[in-house]
Amino acid sequence: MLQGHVRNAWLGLGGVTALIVGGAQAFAMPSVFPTGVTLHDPEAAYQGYVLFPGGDQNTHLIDMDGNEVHRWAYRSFPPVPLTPEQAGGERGRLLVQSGRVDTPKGPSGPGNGLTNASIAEVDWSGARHWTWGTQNAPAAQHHDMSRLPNGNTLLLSAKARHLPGFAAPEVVDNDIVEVRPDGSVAWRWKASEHLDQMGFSRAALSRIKASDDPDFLHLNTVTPLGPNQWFDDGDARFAPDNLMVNARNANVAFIVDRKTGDIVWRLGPDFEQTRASTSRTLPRPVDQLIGAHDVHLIPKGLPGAGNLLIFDNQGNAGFPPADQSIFSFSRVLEVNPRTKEIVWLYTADQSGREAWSFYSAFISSAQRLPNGNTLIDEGQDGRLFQVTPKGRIVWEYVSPFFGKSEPGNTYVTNGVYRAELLDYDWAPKGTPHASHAVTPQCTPKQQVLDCTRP
Ligand SMILES: O=[N+]([O-])c1ccc(OS(=O)(=O)O)cc1
Repeated sequence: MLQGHVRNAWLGLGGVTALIVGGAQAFAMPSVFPTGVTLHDPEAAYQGYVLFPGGDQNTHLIDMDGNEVHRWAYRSFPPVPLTPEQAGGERGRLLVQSGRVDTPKGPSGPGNGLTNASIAEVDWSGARHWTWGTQNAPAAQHHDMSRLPNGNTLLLSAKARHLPGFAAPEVVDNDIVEVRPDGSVAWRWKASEHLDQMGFSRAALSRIKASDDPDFLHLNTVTPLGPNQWFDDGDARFAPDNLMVNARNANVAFIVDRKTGDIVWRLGPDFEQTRASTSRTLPRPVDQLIGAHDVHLIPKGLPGAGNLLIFDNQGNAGFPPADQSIFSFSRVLEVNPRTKEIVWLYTADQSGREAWSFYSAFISSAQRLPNGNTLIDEGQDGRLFQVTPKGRIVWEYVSPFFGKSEPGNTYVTNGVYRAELLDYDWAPKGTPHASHAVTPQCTPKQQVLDCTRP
């Protein structure tokens, strides 16, 4: 019997497709599992569209029912939605990637940027209004970019370089580049020139230089801090145009001062408390981050404004690799950047599940929403979900968009690099949106969260 309350949820993999019978919860990776919306409490979930890059190399906009309301035939890493103010009054414009390098040079690898030729600003129809980067002078954009208040574009750009003292003949350096609308470079910051400010011990620096991983830092976040109370209270390190940067492979996040280029604040690479814990005793000092993503200050006006939101993957990273417990679990942490204490966290434990049931070793993101909920992208399995401050899951969706993340791959993935909730008025007028409750059934065959909660 088909259950009408499950909307746009399909079982599918490898060509097998069937409508879900009842609700089901996707935690791990069975060979057949539900996609689409599996759970939705419209009263408790913050409502809007969700924008994300699919495993199929398209960029998707879905509504709360999981309907795809729009698609751009571009990769994005990540998609950057522009406001009408940033886009000449138009709704629905994005920054995306717009071309691959035909024959990438240097130590290119998954996600390190050397395969990206160009980025573009595209409108709702997909027409390009601005591009930067060519086959001969690739943008090599990866992991992050943004449109700045002055109209310039900020991006992370990979550069294959020989660095003195490094064992590998060529490594992937990470440049932060600010590009003017005319394509000229207004500002450039080279990560390799600031290694001595990243807090590495002498032993760690030796390991970094001896590493055979050319992508030794793997920067994956660069974002302006934006207006915040720390700067308003007189702390110049938090100047709104300073940049929050995260080095995934080195377990350190830091602030770059835009005037001097110096690193003026950092979290990691060494932590007062080692080994990540799920403890809900708060506040407490930040314990070991491993391979984190999407490190950013919660914008003014949102609950927790000024605190850092961090998707702490607990992947595999560090020099030497950071210690993990017997199993890995991811966490989303809210951290006061002045005290470096955890003030809120989410692990699966908060949803009444084993901590390891929420895990993504790489990619992934978190976004604080206006009602205090947090949208989480458990990236490697393409699972997007909203949690309340207490950890109740009030919306959950598994991406049905499978594809090869690299042309040569023999396998497909529905992984989602980053997800962002957008208010309905971001899209052009008349764009539809639907929102219905999805209540998983409590049957012996379908063990879902609320059936097992006390
Ligand atoms: O395989 N990828 O597509 C891939 C790998 C690593 C990666 O970097 S990370 O910092 O986002 O984990 C991004 C994409």
